[in-house]
Amino acid sequence: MNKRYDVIIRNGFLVCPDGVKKADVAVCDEKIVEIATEISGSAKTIIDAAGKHVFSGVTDGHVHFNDPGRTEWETITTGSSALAAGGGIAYFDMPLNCSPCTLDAKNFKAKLAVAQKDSLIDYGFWGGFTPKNLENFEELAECGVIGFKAFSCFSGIDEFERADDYTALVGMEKLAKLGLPLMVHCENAEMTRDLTSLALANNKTTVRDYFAARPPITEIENVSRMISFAEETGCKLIIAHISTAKAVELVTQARSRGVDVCCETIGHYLILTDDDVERLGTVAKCSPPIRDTQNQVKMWAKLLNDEIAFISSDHSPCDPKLKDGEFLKVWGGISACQTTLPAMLTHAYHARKVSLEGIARLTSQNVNEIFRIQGKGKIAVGYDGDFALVDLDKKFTLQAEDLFYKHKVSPYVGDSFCGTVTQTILRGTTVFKDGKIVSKPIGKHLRPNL
Ligand SMILES: NC(=O)N[C@H]1NC(=O)NC1=O
Ligand SMILES: [Zn+2]
Ligand SMILES: [Zn+2]
Repeated sequence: MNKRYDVIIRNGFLVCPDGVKKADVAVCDEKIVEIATEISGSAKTIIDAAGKHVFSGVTDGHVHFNDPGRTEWETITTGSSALAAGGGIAYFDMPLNCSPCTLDAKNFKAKLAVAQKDSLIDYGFWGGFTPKNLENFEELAECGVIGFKAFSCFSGIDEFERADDYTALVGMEKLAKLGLPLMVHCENAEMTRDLTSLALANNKTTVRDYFAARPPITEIENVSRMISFAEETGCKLIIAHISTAKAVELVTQARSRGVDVCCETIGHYLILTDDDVERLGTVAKCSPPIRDTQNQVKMWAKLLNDEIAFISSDHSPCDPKLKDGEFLKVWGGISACQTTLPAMLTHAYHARKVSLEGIARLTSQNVNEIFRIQGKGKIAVGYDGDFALVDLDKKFTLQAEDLFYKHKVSPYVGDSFCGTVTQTILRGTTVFKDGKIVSKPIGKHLRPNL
């Protein structure tokens, strides 16, 4: 019997959960149906992946695509295209900086309508967790949010209020019942607010003044506070973009006594240092700020020791005009969703010998498992036919014009990478190939399987 498939990818090195295998993989009706050393039979599409490594594609758990409402910063079209160009097959969009923020079912549906029309790749949505919408958590859960997002400090967006301790506690009790996780941007509100006001009052607005206004203790204190609330309520807690090794240690200690907490970090905390930010300027401003080399060395050790659950981009772009000014005053947020996988191949695989399956776990498998997205996140029979084809040894220097972002800015422009994404395939359909977006928007909404 000559079997007929939709797609066969031949001769690639498949990055599977249990290691790298030279094998063929076949897709029918959007799902992986066979993995074998040599698949006989024919297919509508045959892809020769000789010399390439085949990943399950990036699921970016943390992006701000700003659509609808702040489309002059980024859009679902440009953001999802950029992700696809970096090997992305799915993302979870934050409840801010779109406008209106995703604080109720009505606004969720408005964003869903844009994504259904425009998203090149699959998507899930975070619901907002603020003092103003505690009553809406149930309706957001029914809409299918993958989790909720709170800020302990000022979020940068007036209409997305920070969660005070009362809100954090009561909201976590609700989420524990709903069975959905809370991700918190952990920086102590009073410390960051008062240190920032004092700096401004004294006209101290340089990059170093900014670092001094958000020292490591602001994160460490708030991580410890949020862990106490999670321990008390039983709410599943995810620390957003953790930046200090000491805070990671707190998460690890809490996990070892049974608290359901884990942490995400972002490429820039592993790749850039405070000195780089000083050199690069406001393009590399984010909060929490990028820390010193000593901390970064410890962060890598934590990563290698499996103490960090996943790596996202926290892609948080803005109109470039908002980056023009004194460091302390300009928008905090870095554009990075296109480069996560090449950056990890360069800095984790080539430079530090992190295994390829380890990189696949950090950028795909763990994210889908934590958020209970069924059928995504690994190359295995029954899973979606999602793939990123990568030439591991192909170097490139990032040029602004390579970026698919609305605004062609990134702290990594001019940097060299080793590891090039040559093709991205979503449920059997090629969406990106050789530098170009080649499909219409075909993204589907992902809901958690509760
Ligand atoms: N509102 C928003 O996107 N904030 C993000 N930017 C940043 O640098 N850190 C964040 O949490
Ligand atoms: Zn944040
Ligand atoms: Zn963010």
